[in-house]
Amino acid sequence: MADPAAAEGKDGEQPRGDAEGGSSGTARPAGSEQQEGGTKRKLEEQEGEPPKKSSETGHGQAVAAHYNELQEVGLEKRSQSRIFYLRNFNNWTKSVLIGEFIDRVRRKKSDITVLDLGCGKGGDLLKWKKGRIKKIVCTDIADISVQQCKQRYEDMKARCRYNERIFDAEFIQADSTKDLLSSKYNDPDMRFDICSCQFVYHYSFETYEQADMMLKNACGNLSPGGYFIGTTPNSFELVKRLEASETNSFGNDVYSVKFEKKGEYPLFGCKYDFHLEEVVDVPEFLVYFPLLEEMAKKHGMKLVYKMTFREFYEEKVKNEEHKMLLRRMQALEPYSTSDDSRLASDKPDDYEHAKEFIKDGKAKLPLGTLSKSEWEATSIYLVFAFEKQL
Ligand SMILES: C[S@@+](CC[C@H](N)C(=O)[O-])C[C@H]1O[C@@H](n2cnc3c(N)ncnc32)[C@H](O)[C@@H]1O
Repeated sequence: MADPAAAEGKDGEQPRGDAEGGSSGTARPAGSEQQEGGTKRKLEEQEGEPPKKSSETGHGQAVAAHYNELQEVGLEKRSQSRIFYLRNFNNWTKSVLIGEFIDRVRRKKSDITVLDLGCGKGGDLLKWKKGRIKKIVCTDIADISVQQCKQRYEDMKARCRYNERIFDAEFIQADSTKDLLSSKYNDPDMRFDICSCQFVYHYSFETYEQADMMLKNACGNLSPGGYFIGTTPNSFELVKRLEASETNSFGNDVYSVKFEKKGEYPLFGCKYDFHLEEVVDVPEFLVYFPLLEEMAKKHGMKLVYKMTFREFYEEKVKNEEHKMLLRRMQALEPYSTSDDSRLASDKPDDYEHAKEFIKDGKAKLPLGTLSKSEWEATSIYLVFAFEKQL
């Protein structure tokens, strides 16, 4: 998606000086309830044209050009962004997911190797450093992003204190929907414990061949017991919102989604334009999750879980450490009734849910929340994890 992740050009876990994290309580905006259903499509393989080289296709080029052009934004500018908390919230979700699967692997072994598929500018490097992994391969279709990711790694390495350990890293520019990554690794026998694919997999659903190639790249070199984890838009949610709209599009002041038409949702190549505040549009493709699950079986993968961002948040926030991380990452906006002028959104309706939550006076202020517009944007997504079978 056009950088929902928030993570393009940011680590998210940057130290913050202030103490007003505001997540003493948390309130989730109403109005974006998610239920699976509605979109039941026939599960059948769709054969497309033989894959073309990435350089021959307009879509791969457009995606690469879009992400190459995205500017790295400094901390100060980022903090003024209308979607500052949304970006941080998405980044928190990735941090918790990555942390969980590092912990799962670490119970079995200490030297952890990772494939970051669609690494972008390296927004997750710090998470891998915190996870004390041994080695990472970072790959992306956008060459400038890969260069920036490499530079970021070099800078991190240069900042390491004496005796501080940092993982080894390898950087590869490739279209993972067309190129076989295993032929590009320094070590042809490379095995990974985790493949992380954050806000990327949906670009592959243009054709069956592309989706399958990305899966092969994600899962083909995983060790038995290894994990394929990621975040991607939830097709049920997208179609539900589309069907509820009177036009071919929906959204709010922060995000918008525009489909070519309503009522027909092919399994592959079901294109929509996604626009997120401050980010140029990139076409994406609907990922029908039950189909991904079936296709993943072919690559020896079994679903560990699939959760909407809302379900993931509600589950993970029960853990004190994750709750503290929400605060440290400023993943929720501190809301109190005293000063509305400092809020990210100037639409009073955007905080109705928070007002409702605190009206009996029992909640501790400030309350951690997201504006309704930001919540509607982030609640499109889901988190998934697959495990490679023995
Ligand atoms: C929203 S960004 C996410 C970046 C990073 N994973 C993160 O969470 O910060 C999507 C990334 O997917 C990459 N991408 C899109 N299509 C790709 C493809 N076919 N092969 C490899 N990377 C691709 C883009 O270049 C972009 O860097």
